[in-house]
Amino acid sequence: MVTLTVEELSVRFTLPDAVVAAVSDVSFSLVPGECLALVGESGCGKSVLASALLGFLPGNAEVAGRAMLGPLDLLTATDDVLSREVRGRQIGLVPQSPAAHLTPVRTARSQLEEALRHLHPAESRPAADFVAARAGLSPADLDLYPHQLSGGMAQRVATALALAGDPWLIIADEPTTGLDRALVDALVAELRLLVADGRAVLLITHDLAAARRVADRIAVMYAGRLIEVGPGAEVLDAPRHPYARGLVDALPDRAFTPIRGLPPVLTELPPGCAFSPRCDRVAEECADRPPLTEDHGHAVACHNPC
Ligand SMILES: Nc1ncnc2c1ncn2[C@@H]1O[C@H](COP(=O)(O)OP(=O)(O)OP(=O)(O)O)[C@@H](O)[C@H]1O
Ligand code: NI
Repeated sequence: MVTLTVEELSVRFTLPDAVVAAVSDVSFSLVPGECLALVGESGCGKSVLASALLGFLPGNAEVAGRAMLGPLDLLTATDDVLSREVRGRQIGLVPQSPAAHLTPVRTARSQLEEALRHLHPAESRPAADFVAARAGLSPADLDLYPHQLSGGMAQRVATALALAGDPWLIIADEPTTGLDRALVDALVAELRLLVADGRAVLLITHDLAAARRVADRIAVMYAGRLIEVGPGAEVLDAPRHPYARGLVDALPDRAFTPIRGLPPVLTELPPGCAFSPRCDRVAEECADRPPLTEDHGHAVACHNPC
């Protein structure tokens, strides 16, 4: 069985006058048949983490750590190896804002067929209609041009493209953005089917309610670090990190209280806990960064957890 094992992954962007600590010491693993949701506020490093796994970072990025996909380290693999063996074949990406990734002048069918030609030899190539059906699209949907697709349908076309090479791991980056409730429900069901089918899903989202319905485990990210990781129901019903609790309390169907203060600037992170300036449980020891410590499959990085 293939697994993805990420160990101490860090990404730094060098700007002319500063260094952005976008992802710091992130470790997790993912196995087929499992969905891990990565949640956290805008700018905390979720998409950068996904880009690092696929070798899509820009030239000013420096990566450290390991991301083992079976025997292959994704962080040191060449672009050639990633494009021949990994992208689309082992890992399918449903990008953030999928409509922007479709070619405007060609139908969804023509784009999916091209992906299938690229990824499969003629004798074992699945039909476009078959792949589209797995993403919840009918054959007639495939004959539309991108401008004719609603947000939900563009999302499905992007999912069909991500599934074209039959990857075992799907990374879906903010797939619920802009979808109404019925489409979110449909997407949740589709993602669960992919997991039931033995695929792994890394779901990147702000949407805690969707994460709860799809994910087996939830990883909460703050300022580039994982600060709480555990079974979905535990993390959302009994969050232990004050930031995770704050995210849950900010939900409209909970206390609806926003977390006070602003997310930190990633070019000037404090040496201790990055959440401490906003935290109502802050204590003296928070000047030293708390390690992510696991107890019964639920890990938290806090000196004074809830
Ligand atoms: N090429 C780059 N150069 C410098 N900084 C960058 C670059 N790409 C991303 N960043 C910074 O890295 C941080 C993490 O960005 P990222 O896109 O991963 O956030 P995110 O968690 O996906 O947010 P969102 O929910 O808004 O998509 C942000 O502060 C962003 O400005
Ligand atoms: Ni993002």
